[in-house]
Amino acid sequence: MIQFGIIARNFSSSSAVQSAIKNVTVIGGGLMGSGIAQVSAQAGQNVTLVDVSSDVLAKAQKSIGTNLGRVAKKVYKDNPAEGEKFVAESLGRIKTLTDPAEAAKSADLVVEAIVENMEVKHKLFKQLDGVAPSHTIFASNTSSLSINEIASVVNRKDKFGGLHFFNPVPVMKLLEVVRGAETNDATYQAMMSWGKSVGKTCITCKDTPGFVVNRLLVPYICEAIRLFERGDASARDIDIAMKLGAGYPMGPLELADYVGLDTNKFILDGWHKKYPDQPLFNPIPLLDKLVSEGKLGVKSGEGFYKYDKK
Ligand SMILES: CCCCCCCCCCCCCC(=O)CC(=O)SCCNC(=O)CCNC(=O)[C@H](O)C(C)(C)COP(=O)(O)OP(=O)(O)OC[C@H]1O[C@@H](n2cnc3c(N)ncnc32)[C@H](O)[C@@H]1OP(=O)(O)O
Ligand SMILES: NC(=O)C1=CN([C@@H]2O[C@H](COP(=O)(O)OP(=O)(O)OC[C@H]3O[C@@H](n4cnc5c(N)ncnc54)[C@H](O)[C@@H]3O)[C@@H](O)[C@H]2O)C=CC1
Repeated sequence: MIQFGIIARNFSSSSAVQSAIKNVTVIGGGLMGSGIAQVSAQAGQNVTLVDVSSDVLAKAQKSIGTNLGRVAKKVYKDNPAEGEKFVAESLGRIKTLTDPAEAAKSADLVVEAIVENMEVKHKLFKQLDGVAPSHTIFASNTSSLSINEIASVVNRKDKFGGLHFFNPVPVMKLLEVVRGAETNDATYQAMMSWGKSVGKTCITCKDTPGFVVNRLLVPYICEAIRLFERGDASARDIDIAMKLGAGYPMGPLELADYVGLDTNKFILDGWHKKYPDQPLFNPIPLLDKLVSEGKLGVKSGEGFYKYDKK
């Protein structure tokens, strides 16, 4: 029934890996949560996808169906009937709920992908800690917040870590597995095995700002914006330079638009507040201006570039 071997060969640098975790609850059905639910379901996991909004859940199911279709087209290009079966079976493994507490009761692993706000994450994890079975591992997909700080409200700090995926989740092969100060070995090993079982190449990092990728990406994107702001080169030329000169799939300003300029600003402001002496994290007037004008990148139709609104 499970086409896991085929999927793993196509989406991972490792061969099929088994994980003791079978029941995953993904909380937050937006951009990242829907992708995490998709890769979990296509690897054979039972997934409960939770969002406070049933509209978001309906949208997530639709986009997961579309994206599974893209996977099936590639993996089963010579066997469309198998491809359809793969899509239907993967979708069949995802159930949706609007109550996080209910969803946590049967979870081996909870992956949180809700808004990037410490208070909201604290409220959620406090609630889940009271209802999830004692063996359940909690993980956050946060981009920029501290795992230790998120974990500070739960009793199971030894069973808490970071699982940081990349956008678009079904395509990006990396998973950063973040060990908090109190994450125990069993939790860390379980997170690593689970990450591999959903087809990702896992790296390990400590709970430091931005982990590995965003700690490098944030200054890189910031410097690109400052270069453009000073008028040293056009947006197009900055992006062409990094694509053709450094081999990146997207230029830094395209990537800033893709991630969302509001998200970029939110991360930068948070780090500036926390590390005021670090000049790399100083505010960027052009970024502030674009966000205040509602120019948020791809999602709003304009950022450094203009886009067709979907
Ligand atoms: C600005 C101030 C300072 C702050 C800066 C802060 C920045 C960093 C903080 C970010 C915060 C949050 C982000 C985070 O935590 C971490 C991230 O996620 S960073 C972003 C990482 N992602 C990237 O870098 C993306 C780079 N781009 C690409 O890899 C490609 O451009 C992309 C795959 C997005 C699109 O490829 P392209 O060739 O342009 O388009 P196609 O549409 O043809 O797609 C190619 C290929 O992939 C398949 N595909 C695409 N999307 C999906 C999907 N969702 N599901 C399944 N498959 C998908 C598509 O079908 C194509 O397949 P083919 O077989 O090749 O046809
Ligand atoms: N957007 C990106 O490129 C990346 C984002 N992340 C991180 O992933 C997390 C989610 O980001 P996105 O998916 O982009 O956000 P999003 O805005 O697309 O989705 C967040 C979802 O969480 C839901 N939500 C909010 N509070 C909730 C609650 N208490 N219970 C259940 N659902 C709730 C919202 O309704 C929304 O649908 C954030 O922590 C972000 O930093 C990590 C990697 C990449």
